Amino acid sequence: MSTAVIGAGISGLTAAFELAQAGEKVTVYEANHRVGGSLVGSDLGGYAHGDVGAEASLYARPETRELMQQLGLEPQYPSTEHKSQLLVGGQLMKIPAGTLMGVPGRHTDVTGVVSPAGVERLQQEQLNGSQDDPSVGDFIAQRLGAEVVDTLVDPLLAGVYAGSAYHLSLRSTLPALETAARENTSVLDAVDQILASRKVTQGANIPGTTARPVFVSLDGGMNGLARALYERCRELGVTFRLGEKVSRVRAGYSLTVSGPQGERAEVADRVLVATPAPVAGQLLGSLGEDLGNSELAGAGVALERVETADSAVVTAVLECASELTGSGFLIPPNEPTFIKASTFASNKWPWLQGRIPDGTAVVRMSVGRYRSTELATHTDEQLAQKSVADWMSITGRSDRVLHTEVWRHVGALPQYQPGHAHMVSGVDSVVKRIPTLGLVGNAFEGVGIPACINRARSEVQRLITERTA
Ligand SMILES: CC1=C(CCC(=O)O)c2cc3nc(cc4[nH]c(cc5[nH]c(cc1n2)c(C)c5CCC(=O)O)c(CCC(=O)O)c4C)C(CCC(=O)O)=C3C
Repeated sequence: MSTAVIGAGISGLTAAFELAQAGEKVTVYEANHRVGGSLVGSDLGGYAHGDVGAEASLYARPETRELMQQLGLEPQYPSTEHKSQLLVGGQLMKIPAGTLMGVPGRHTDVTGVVSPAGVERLQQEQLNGSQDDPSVGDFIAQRLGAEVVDTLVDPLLAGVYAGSAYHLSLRSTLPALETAARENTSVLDAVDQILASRKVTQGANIPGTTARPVFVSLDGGMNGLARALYERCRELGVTFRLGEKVSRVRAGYSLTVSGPQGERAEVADRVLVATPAPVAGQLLGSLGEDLGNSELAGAGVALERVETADSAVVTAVLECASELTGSGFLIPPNEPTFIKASTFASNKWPWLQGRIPDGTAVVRMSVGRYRSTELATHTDEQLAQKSVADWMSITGRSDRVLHTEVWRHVGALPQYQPGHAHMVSGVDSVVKRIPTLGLVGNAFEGVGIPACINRARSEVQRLITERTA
């Protein structure tokens, strides 16, 4: 039985790997001329091979670690010496420890970051009736005041979704607080309990240390995970068609593929869609129409409506006049800066520090979030130049720039808006009734790498089980 996988990001690569391991015949179509999607490597001007795309995966979830182990890749952990910061009123400060995605459990944990008036407001939590899937921003602002949202919750959420708290669903992005919304109970109490229970349940430690890492990566960067998957897939006989875009899927299945030689039709027994949600929506929509399956056509329309955020990462190699401290910073939307976040990659990752010359540093700066216009109005050169100037002014430094490069992540992060979970369960109930159609990616069960791996594995499992059933 042959499977066409459409899209070669982490989701499509994982799915192809799982299918090939089960002995299935697989062809992967990828519109770009490279595999990896958001996982992008670069030689950083010859200084070191590293990431210009996603640069870490969560450690707490097992999927990324398991896949690394399966592929024989050795995990790398962040430095425990450097901490993340937050820009408040033009000043960099430590991110308060006792919060859940910026939502505090106790007012004393955010004093100094939130103004005295803001602290007073959050002590007077206002219960506001039962709510069904509000936005995080609306819900927390009503309960604890808008300042907590603007200063803490919004930048931390943006550090995951490149989105705005006022457009992201509480159910999908902060499910631990959903009960407090539905049952109209205290958020402060809920956060306090969650954080207290976390302190007791200690997870696995980095070998030889007592700290539990937040992130995991690879020597050479997270892009190495995509490269290793690609190589293993090829060894297992998977065919890759790079630079070939699937524009339509018809019953049968017949795929309309456009590549350098023009348009042609290809056939497959199964189709697994692994593209960003809006593209998946077009493909499922056209298939639904062809099959006369109006529910599938409707699922396609729903997926086409998923909004995504564009952002760019500017990566710079600097010659440091003095020591750089910290692992990076996040910036609330109301701060008048050009960049929205920065990661001090060589401080965060000992493997990278060990590969660049003494006295240099690798720094990443993010530009653009949901609904922002900087990417459309600036060339790469302008993005790099303005970002570096802004970074120097925020940090008060004047390091010499040895190299910069810009990677644009167009439509990379889907926005889990209010109603998202409901939409996904509707789409899934339609797709999962078709035993030869799979749907994977970052729009369904989480945006991170572990969630993408998990979704890809479970969809492949369903397809294989349904064949033998
Ligand atoms: C797009 C994007 C930006 C740019 C943002 C923009 O400019 O808009 C960014 C920046 C940053 N993100 C940062 C910190 C964190 N990011 C996290 C988690 C995640 N980020 C993601 C993406 C992004 N990250 C994703 C897809 C996840 C979820 C992983 C999963 O769910 O599988 C978590 C774990 C949260 C948890 O505990 O769940 C932390 C602590 C810091 C601080 C400094 C540092 O330490 O580098 C910075 C500059």
